Amino acid sequence: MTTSSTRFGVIGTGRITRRLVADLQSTDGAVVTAIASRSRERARWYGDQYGIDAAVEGYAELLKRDDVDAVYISLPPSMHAEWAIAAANHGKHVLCEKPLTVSVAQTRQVDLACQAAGVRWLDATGWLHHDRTDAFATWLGEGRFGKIGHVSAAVSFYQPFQSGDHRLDASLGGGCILDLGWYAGGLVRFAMGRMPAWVLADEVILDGVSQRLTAMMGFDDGATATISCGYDTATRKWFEVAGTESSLICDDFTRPWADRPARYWIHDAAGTVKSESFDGHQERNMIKRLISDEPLLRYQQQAIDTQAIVEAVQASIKAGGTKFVLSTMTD
Ligand SMILES: NC(=O)C1=CN([C@@H]2O[C@H](COP(=O)(O)OP(=O)(O)OC[C@H]3O[C@@H](n4cnc5c(N)ncnc54)[C@H](OP(=O)(O)O)[C@@H]3O)[C@@H](O)[C@H]2O)C=CC1
Ligand SMILES: O=C1CO[C@H](CO)[C@@H](O)[C@@H]1O
Repeated sequence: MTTSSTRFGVIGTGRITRRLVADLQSTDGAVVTAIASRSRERARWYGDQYGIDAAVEGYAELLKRDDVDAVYISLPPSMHAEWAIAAANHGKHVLCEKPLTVSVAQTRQVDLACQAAGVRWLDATGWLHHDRTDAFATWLGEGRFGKIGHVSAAVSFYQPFQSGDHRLDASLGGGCILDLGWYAGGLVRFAMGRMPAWVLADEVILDGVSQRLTAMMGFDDGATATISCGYDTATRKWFEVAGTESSLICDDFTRPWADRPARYWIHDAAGTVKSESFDGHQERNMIKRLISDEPLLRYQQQAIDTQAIVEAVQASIKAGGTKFVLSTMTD
């Protein structure tokens, strides 16, 4: 991308912003030069807290700045596409929080806008960038599991939300399907290396948004997958890959538990259990990747496909919990 430090402008001052600003500031080759909020006071407060020089009122103002090469967007999901596209149109590289957008059509528009502007983009799905995930990808590539027959993933946490949380507002892209289904559906796509042929899903709605999601998926070769997500059970972030030769279990794939190294357990057909653990910092890896010259296509395709899986889940639910065949998807 550049030989000197990449200067990030941050759009939004929410909960996740705190962590990502610290990650940006502690990544070699990245600096944070500006932060924008709807409110000048909040931007100023935030800038003072985190040592960011420019505090800007209004997201559009930040995009006009010459001291910003790339943006980190941490807004509610329904606003991601608008600001990612605007950033691209101003020639800024884009790191956008997950879910990338709220539809496949919007995601394609983001991708096209970035391509047209010649800027790089990634969604901020940190687990994809952990050293552990690189090892998992190698094992998948080597066929270490034999033929994969089933993948399952579960991501949940127990509310309460703070009042006004975007997760409880459908118009802001709230609900657990986009929020947590993004992780579980993305994991299935990553482990299988291809898209499911069909998806069958159901949800529990409370306060106007999905509180719980259960979905089954099928692949052309007969393999299956299940995902379970929700705001009504305590924290889960596990997945299992079951193959003819071995299975792999990971109990913290979205983010390693705070006090433990990232790990996996592999069980082979003879009943041997092997555990492996990994160092590394997924967000710093992600940021380094964005500001490098490394091709990003496989991460971008993963995001586009994840968005399509989430949309297929929504389509199945809309059709009364019947099988949605992905080849009928129009976008
Ligand atoms: N990668 C990860 O591990 C995580 C990712 N996320 C993702 O990050 C994004 C933001 O989540 P989170 O930080 O929890 O969100 P918050 O609700 O805490 O913050 C969102 C920010 O967006 C701005 N905003 C603009 N318009 C609105 C609006 N109408 N309602 C609410 N906020 C608005 C606000 O900043 P201001 O008023 O200053 O303009 C607000 O602080 C989501 O897409 C979420 O899925 C969240 C947590 C973890
Ligand atoms: O991405 C995220 C990380 O996980 C949280 C749950 O623990 C989500 O709500 C959040 O949006």
